[in-house]
Amino acid sequence: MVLVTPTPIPTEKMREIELPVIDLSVGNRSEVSKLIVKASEEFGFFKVINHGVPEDVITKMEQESFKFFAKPVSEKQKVGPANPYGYGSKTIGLNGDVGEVEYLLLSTNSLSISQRAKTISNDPVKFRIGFGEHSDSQILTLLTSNDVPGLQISLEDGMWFPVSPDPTTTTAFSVFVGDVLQAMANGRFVSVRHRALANSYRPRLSMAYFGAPPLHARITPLPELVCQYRPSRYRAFTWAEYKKAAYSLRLGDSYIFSTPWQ
Ligand SMILES: O=C(O)CCC(=O)C(=O)O
Ligand SMILES: [Fe+2]
Repeated sequence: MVLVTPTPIPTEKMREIELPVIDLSVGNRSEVSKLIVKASEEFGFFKVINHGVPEDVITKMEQESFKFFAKPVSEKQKVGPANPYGYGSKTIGLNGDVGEVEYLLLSTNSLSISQRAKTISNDPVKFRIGFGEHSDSQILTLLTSNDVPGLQISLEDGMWFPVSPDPTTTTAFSVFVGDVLQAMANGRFVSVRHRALANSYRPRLSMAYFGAPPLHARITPLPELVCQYRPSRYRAFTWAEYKKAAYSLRLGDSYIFSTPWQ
């Protein structure tokens, strides 16, 4: 998962591309499902609009998050340490990973979306890695951010594609296929590698919900996606097993592609 970028950012290859935006309010369900499947196969990423979460709820969450992160550290620490839920701040510098985030982890229940908010420090350097290259380990991630650009996805080795905060879709949610969904889809969907760059002018704030399976559920490729011509590519595993492995190594390693899971 994520690593850091060994090469300085300005020399990296970057290309604009039109990424799928799926309107959840139009057409019938099966049309929408087809678009989701196509985007998950081609990109492991798409945005959704008209998703039913009211704009003022998103705006309010963003305002409250900014207020929280603007407080002195001693105040922020009053919510408790980030393990399992609370405030944390981290330089993701171990083992070559690069990144710097401040975050607030909140607990959730099955009816509400958990939030994870981060602000990035204002370092004098123009652009730097806020959250290094990685894939998300869970099933899928729903993410919304303020209007500060910086999110990028990698569809081919060494090539970064910016995910622009389109002014017409400010309340869009970005959806990322995660490692577990890639295994469940027997490799038909891809767990997309991504990162977030920060700049020193305006803080980037994002709020994410990570949808993960229950700790001890057995994860295997869905039988409908396994056949003689496309045999099972992944062995059965539990989220507890996968999570332990994924969090014990580098952010940038894509565990789902490594041999123990195949
Ligand atoms: O800050 C962002 O927009 C991306 C964060 C991210 O990729 C993550 O938390 O997994
Ligand atoms: Fe991520």
